[in-house]
Amino acid sequence: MDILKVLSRATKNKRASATRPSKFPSAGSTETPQLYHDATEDARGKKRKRGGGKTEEQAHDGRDGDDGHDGEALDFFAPKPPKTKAKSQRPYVAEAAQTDTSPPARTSATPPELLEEGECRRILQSHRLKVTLLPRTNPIAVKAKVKKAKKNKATKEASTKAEFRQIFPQPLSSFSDLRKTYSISGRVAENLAQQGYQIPTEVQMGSLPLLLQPQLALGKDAARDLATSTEGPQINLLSVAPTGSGKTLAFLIPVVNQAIQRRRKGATDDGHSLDAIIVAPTKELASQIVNEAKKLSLGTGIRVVGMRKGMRVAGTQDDVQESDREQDEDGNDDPHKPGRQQPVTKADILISTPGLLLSSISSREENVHLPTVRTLVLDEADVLLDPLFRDQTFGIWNACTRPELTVTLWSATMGSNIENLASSTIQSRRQRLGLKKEFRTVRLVVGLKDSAIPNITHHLTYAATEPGKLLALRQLLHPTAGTSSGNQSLRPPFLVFTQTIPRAVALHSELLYDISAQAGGSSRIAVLHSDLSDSSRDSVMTRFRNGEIWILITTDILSRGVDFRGVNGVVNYDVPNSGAAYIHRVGRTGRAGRDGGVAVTFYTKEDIPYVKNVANIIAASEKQAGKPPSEASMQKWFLDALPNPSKEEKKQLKKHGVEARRGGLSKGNTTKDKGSRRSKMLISTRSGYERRLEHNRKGAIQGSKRREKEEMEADHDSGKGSEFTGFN
Ligand SMILES: Nc1ncnc2c1ncn2[C@@H]1O[C@H](COP(=O)(O)OP(=O)(O)OP(=O)(O)O)[C@@H](O)[C@H]1O
Repeated sequence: MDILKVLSRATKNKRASATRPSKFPSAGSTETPQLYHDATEDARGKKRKRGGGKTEEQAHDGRDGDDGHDGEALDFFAPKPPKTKAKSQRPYVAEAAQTDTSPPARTSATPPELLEEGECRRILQSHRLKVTLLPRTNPIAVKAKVKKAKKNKATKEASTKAEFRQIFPQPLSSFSDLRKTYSISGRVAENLAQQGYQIPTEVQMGSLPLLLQPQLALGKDAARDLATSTEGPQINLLSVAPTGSGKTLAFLIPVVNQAIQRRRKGATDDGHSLDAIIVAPTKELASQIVNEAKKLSLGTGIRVVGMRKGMRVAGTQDDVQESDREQDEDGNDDPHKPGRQQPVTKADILISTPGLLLSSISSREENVHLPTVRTLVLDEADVLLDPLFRDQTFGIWNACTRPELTVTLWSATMGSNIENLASSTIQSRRQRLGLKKEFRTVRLVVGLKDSAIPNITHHLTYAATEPGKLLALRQLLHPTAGTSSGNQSLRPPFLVFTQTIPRAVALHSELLYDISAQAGGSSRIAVLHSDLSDSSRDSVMTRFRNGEIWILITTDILSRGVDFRGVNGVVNYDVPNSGAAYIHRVGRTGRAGRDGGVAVTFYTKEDIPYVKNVANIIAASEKQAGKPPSEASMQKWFLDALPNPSKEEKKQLKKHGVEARRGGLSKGNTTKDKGSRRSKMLISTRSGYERRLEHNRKGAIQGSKRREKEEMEADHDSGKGSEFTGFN
């Protein structure tokens, strides 16, 4: 069924459909997951082509074959092939599954094949990767010292460079090198091959060698001053890479590989001891990471656990033994058995939101320490270190008492304040624990820092008023309902972001009957926010991933990290609270290098003071994409005309959103402040359909009253009403 035909049955505007882009993220094909793959000579002197020289079929999705997690890439518009046929269409996967395609690991006797430094430098630059070794001392102090001591600009730059040293580590050119050069577990290499990963994305190119074998990646000279743990030299990493660029895999591969190595060495009797903690800000993101980690560690014996309410974490060795006792006595570890305390959960890798984990480890009589944890991963680190989550994150960080803890921080946006906070926390932890050894911190930046992905199209649309936004959204929903302005169209599935939960709920009710019954009606549109129960949230997520829901209205809860691979577009129904929020929201489309994603942002008169941030980000993204200034949607005159919000305004916006929109719900016709600026910003809680029905009903009542009155008047005029008809 072609949803566009169904959605636009009432209208036939060919012009509008002609403006639709021919490629969509939901079409599922992309030549390469890399965003910056400028033509360059590769290490062996061959030209590297976009797609890595793979055949068209193999290049599908940047991977080869089945991804294993949510089935095939979402294509809502193609007829679904029968299951057996789908299998036969992917012979490559079947083969990969049957045979161990992973090359043998390098033995210590074989020297690794490494690139010359000049070659590394060229490849890193052509992929816009910048790697910096951060100073040993607190970076804030270094910056202050440099600023104070050197007046001369050139010397100032020179001393900054000496402290923040740019380095050129080995890049990862293909996933097969993970085994050949960096000796990762054969099982992990197989799992990667089965999921079809072949060409690493930029963040994987830059971070994997550094995290797997820093000494090899940096070369002996540069690695000389790295501190060494029992596992060899280690580093902490701050990684800033675009949305949808594969950061999850970049932090999971080293974590899973490290846990396997520890199990091999038999650190505990049954091999399970908490080795790594991954923290993510939302439940949805945490459970997505659990899925990815489980796929990667399939068949390795590694236990990946997603934190749940009431779960007790095995921290100390005593906990591990207690857990063994509990399980032995009962013969099983049923946590739901009445009258018994939750058993201590044993895991190699634990994935959690900060609140859940902290409440678990601080609810015991004594705070639990987690001395076995060797790696702490903070995904969406800038949010986790934001005041909202900061105390919880530091609580977990402090509970990881192992001296040789390595920390990796990941996000598409990381301001220098967050970077400084992370670096100074690493430094102060070292001093607090009196550690002599120090793991250096490396910063990896992919592309332009804090910018939106260049492979999507942005539209900043002036809708003047709230009703104007609703009208504009309906225009997107019914793309062929033509307008004289050659309006853009948005093909489902897409996400709609609002500022608050009440507004998301209200917008959902408003649009509930906008999709025709033939196309699935109200079941195609859903709302997801944090006031819903966990099971409702899970169900909406699953139905959206399966393609049953086409339009998902939500709040910023889904703006970070969540990977819906085939999302064609994002609508910012309400202007985002910050530049970072914009980058993350629009990053839900155009994942893994897919072209054709569209991001539409509506703004009203009330938003004008705040849209400059968004406009600047769009301008930078278009510049990165190589759009000539004449074709850019953000023209200079427009950017100049927009007011610059003050620091205080930005702070308030980030905290509370646009003031006038904070309420969110219209209480019908009886709002006290009817006609006020605030009431004009409200969304009705009833659907357009229900309001039309109500309107018709009122009209009918009024009409019938009018007719009755007219008849009475007519009777009165004709003298009919005064005729005496007798006492009976
Ligand atoms: N090397 C690769 N080749 C092809 N696809 C990849 C590769 N690495 C990751 N992907 C896919 O890219 C998508 C996005 O990955 P991921 O969710 O890790 O992005 P991210 O960088 O964490 O994004 P965000 O900043 O939004 O959290 C996923 O569907 C993942 O399977």
